[in-house]
Amino acid sequence: MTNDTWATVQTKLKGALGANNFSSWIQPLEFSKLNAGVMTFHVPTNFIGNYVSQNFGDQIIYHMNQMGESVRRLEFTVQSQTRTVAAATPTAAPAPKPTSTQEISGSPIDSRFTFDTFVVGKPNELAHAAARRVADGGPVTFNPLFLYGGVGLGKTHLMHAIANELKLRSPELNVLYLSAEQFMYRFITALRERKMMDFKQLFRSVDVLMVDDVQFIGGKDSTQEEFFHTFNALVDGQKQIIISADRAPGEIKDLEERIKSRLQCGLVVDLHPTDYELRLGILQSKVEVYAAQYPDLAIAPGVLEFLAHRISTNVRVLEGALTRLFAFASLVGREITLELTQDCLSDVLKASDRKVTVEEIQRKVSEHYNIRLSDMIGPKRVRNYARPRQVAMYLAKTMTSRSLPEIGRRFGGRDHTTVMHGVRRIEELKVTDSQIADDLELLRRALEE
Ligand SMILES: Nc1ncnc2c1ncn2[C@@H]1O[C@H](COP(=O)(O)OP(=O)(O)OP(=O)(O)O)[C@@H](O)[C@H]1O
Repeated sequence: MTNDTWATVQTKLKGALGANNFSSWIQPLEFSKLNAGVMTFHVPTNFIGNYVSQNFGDQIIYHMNQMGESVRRLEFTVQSQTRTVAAATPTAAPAPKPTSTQEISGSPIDSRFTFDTFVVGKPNELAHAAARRVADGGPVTFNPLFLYGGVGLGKTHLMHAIANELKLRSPELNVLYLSAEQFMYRFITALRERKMMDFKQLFRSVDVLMVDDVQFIGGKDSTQEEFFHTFNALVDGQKQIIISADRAPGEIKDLEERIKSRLQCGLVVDLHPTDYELRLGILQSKVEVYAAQYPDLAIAPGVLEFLAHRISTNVRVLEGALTRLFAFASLVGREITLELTQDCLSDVLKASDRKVTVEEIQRKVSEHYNIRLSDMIGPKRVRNYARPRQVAMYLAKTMTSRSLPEIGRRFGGRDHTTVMHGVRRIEELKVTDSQIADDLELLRRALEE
């Protein structure tokens, strides 16, 4: 048979499988030979070979036989890296394989981000345990390790901690840490400077690859494609990959399905929002560091508890608050008291006040009075609905920054004077009706939680 036969079959497969599948899976196959019913291809990675065999094998055999060839079985052999790349860019010379961490430069690793300085609590214990396991080295058990969670919850800290630990235990390993954005820029630069071979070789020669904030490649098609191939090559080579993102793989916007499914293949763990105990633990550990820096400063009892209670957004904000507090207290030469804390951090404290929405208020109030949300918002004027409606309006006015007309709009398009009347009525009842006063107190607390 000739290469032309394979080319014709490729065209048929493109029509049958679609352009995306074709470019991801069929195009990378390099026909090698057909011998005694066995058709052999060179493939860039084992993964591609396995995938094609499982998903498209029958179709390839079918079309080949339609063309008059006799194919019983497919075989895939992984090309040596030099060959793969040389085939893609015939004029470029193979780049030497980097041999040490210094030669592969990613982003610098922060030596302060270690396991020792990472405070473990319920919300992050699983992520911490998984990171520790990877840092302990040994055979790759889950690949990739995918860490995700909200802003400032310690993903980058854990990745750096792994890198720091690996550097200590196995200095010979090539550990590459970079953000997904840097990955993209390197890829674009390599394309522009016609250095794709160097790029591929660099990324395929690492022992541990860490990519931070991978959600960034969502919607960037060529970068995703390259990331996918890098990923597969490393997994095939039993190299550890560690990925972080702000959300689970399945929820990353505009990320190709095949990448989502690859990212889910290993261990996916999330860092939950911090709880009070974890925040307090983090503050205590940071204070120890500051105590060495500012030996003359005292911190009054209750301050850390107050901060852990009031700043619940993320650890970065918590750290920033503490830094500011110590700097301020050392400038004025005073003990860090609750009063000084409130003065110094008034903006941070205000910003992290929990924002309650009118919708949340409506939901909580309707649950509390056991009525349907639609009845509370709707036009019915019977007292069973009207009183809870007024309570919700009152809470919306006092707990949110919405104006009366805005609140009216959220209550089925009512006029602002109706809202004003409702708010006034509850203000009066609060004083005369203890049941209403209790209801308000209960609801307010539930909404502030
Ligand atoms: N459990 C923890 N113990 C100690 N420090 C922590 C902990 N969690 C977070 N931090 C600190 O909080 C700061 C923010 O953490 P980090 O940069 O790792 O967050 P991230 O999850 O990567 O956030 P982003 O999504 O913004 O990249 C860092 O200074 C980090 O050291």
